[in-house]
Amino acid sequence: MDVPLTDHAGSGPAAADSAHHIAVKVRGLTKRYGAVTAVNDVSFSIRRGSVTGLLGGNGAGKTTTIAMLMGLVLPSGGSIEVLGVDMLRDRHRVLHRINFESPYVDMPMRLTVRQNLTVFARLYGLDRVAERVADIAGALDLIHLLDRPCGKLSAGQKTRVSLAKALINMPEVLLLDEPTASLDPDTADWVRSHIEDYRHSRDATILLASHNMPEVERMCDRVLMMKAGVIVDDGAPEDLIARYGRTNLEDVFLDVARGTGRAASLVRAGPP
Ligand SMILES: Nc1ncnc2c1ncn2[C@@H]1O[C@H](COP(=O)(O)OP(=O)(O)OP(=O)(O)O)[C@@H](O)[C@H]1O
Repeated sequence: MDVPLTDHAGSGPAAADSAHHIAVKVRGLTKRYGAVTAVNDVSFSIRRGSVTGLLGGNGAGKTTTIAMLMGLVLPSGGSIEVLGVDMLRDRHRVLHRINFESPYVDMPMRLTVRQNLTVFARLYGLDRVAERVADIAGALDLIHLLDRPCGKLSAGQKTRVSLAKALINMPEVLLLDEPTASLDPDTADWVRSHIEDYRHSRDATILLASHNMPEVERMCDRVLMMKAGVIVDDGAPEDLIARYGRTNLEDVFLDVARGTGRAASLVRAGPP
């Protein structure tokens, strides 16, 4: 390896930051499903107020990582701290400050958009629930859909409702799994702008899994590249592009996925 990897375990310059500046700290995170190791000894820290992209091919372990961060999947090993709280021991202390969006998690189909958002607002213990539901529906252009059952929405409309659910509690840490999947280019662009505005207005920390490379280049300060359950590279999009001698992140992604170009010498071969 001729260029050292950025330290995603946090023992480099990031470790000099006080814990206060770190929103998410993951150490040795592992998930095994029988013979399949979906996530293999992964360590990284995420700075408060940043947007971090989680990239990797199908089956790389992105969704499993996000599901473990949220407490939806129990790790086989390792530790997760979110906003300074041990998620495996005390997650009830911090869940109200986190939220997530995933196309893989459906909302109850028979409930209307309003009923779904109301249930989630109550689960988060929000005050003035009707007002909050109206606000978020207005912000995400859902007012005309409020009384429709979620099961009768188009894929793109469901994605916007999921995002409304993800923002209902104004989370400090937002985990997004392919937030613009199934959106038309115009709506996707609009949703990205909404997420960026939200990030800036609340100084929110965002972890974004995406297969859309222009989206990641536009939105992310930093990218973690996963392959076969391992983080194989880590850096700002422009630094990765320069390091791999490419002109865009899509070509970097292809090099990493195929082990071609500079990836042949730059990425870690896999777990030790
Ligand atoms: N519940 C499960 N039982 C068994 N294997 C699983 C389970 N969930 C995920 N896996 C396996 O773990 C690996 C990682 O899956 P994961 O969904 O995290 O990948 P991903 O990076 O999100 O992929 P994609 O881009 O396709 O969504 C895959 O090999 C997958 O088949």
